[in-house]
Amino acid sequence: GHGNSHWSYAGKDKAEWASDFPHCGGHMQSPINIETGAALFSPQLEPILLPDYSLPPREKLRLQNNGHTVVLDLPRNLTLTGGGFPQPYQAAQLHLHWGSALKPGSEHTVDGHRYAGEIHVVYYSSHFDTIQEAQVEPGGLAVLAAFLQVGSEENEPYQHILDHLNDVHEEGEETWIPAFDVAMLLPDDLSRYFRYNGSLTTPPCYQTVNWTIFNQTIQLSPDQISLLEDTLHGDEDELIQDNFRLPQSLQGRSVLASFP
Ligand SMILES: NS(=O)(=O)c1c(F)c(F)c(SCCc2ccc(C(=O)O)cc2)c(F)c1NC1CCCCCCC1
Ligand SMILES: [Zn+2]
Repeated sequence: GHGNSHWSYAGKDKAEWASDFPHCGGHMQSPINIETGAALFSPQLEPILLPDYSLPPREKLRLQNNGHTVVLDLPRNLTLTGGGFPQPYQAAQLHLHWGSALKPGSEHTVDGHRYAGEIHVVYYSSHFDTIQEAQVEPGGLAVLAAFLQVGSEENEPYQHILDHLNDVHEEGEETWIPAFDVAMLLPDDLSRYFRYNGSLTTPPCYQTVNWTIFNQTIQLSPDQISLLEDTLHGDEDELIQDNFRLPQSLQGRSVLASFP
């Protein structure tokens, strides 16, 4: 786990976390509410490039329940470029945030709207050898985020993960799943996104994350969303639900948009 004191989403207001993890009380925290009308159009924000994400299916990827979310470890040779980044980033892991039957659970909101869920693909700057070194340096981390919405169609790429949730329903459990093209978990349109500087949305809340939030959303079927909400257990065998942090104030930061 992280740090010696245990945190939970129950104490999700800043005061709780900040007492044990000082960065959580900082001025560049995530998530935020994105006010689309206030976003600044920045033409230098080129499309995100995810070259060669297809992996041989004989390769296995580790899926784990860390008590707060489900995490898929990614090969570090998957690279993130374009996007106006000063240097390439290497993949580390992806994980999800979700709500519960009655409530949506995205971390970021758009004009006050909370979506059913949110995927985060976490990368670290190629200037560093490990994510541990990168995560404490400004710009050391980049997270690609996309909103999950309830739609009518089943989302096949997401089944690669959802098919294995039962194997990791207890905290600490892990399983190995056949590798697949994880770029399929992100929207088709990687040219339209919001960009701002923020933090990890979990303790230790390091303020080292370059956030990219795609404008195009991802549709999952109601059954797929329900499976995510009703399968994973964390502390004291409680269901992991509503694993999102409340929006943090911008404190003078600007949100940029790659589109007008
Ligand atoms: N939205 S986010 O990216 O801030 C994020 C969350 F909101 C998260 F909630 C999480 S999971 C909670 C943090 C955690 C707990 C246990 C372990 C472990 O036992 O290995 C690892 C991590 C989580 F893992 C992440 N992402 C991680 C943050 C941990 C440190 C940086 C490494 C990868 C990104
Ligand atoms: Zn996250």
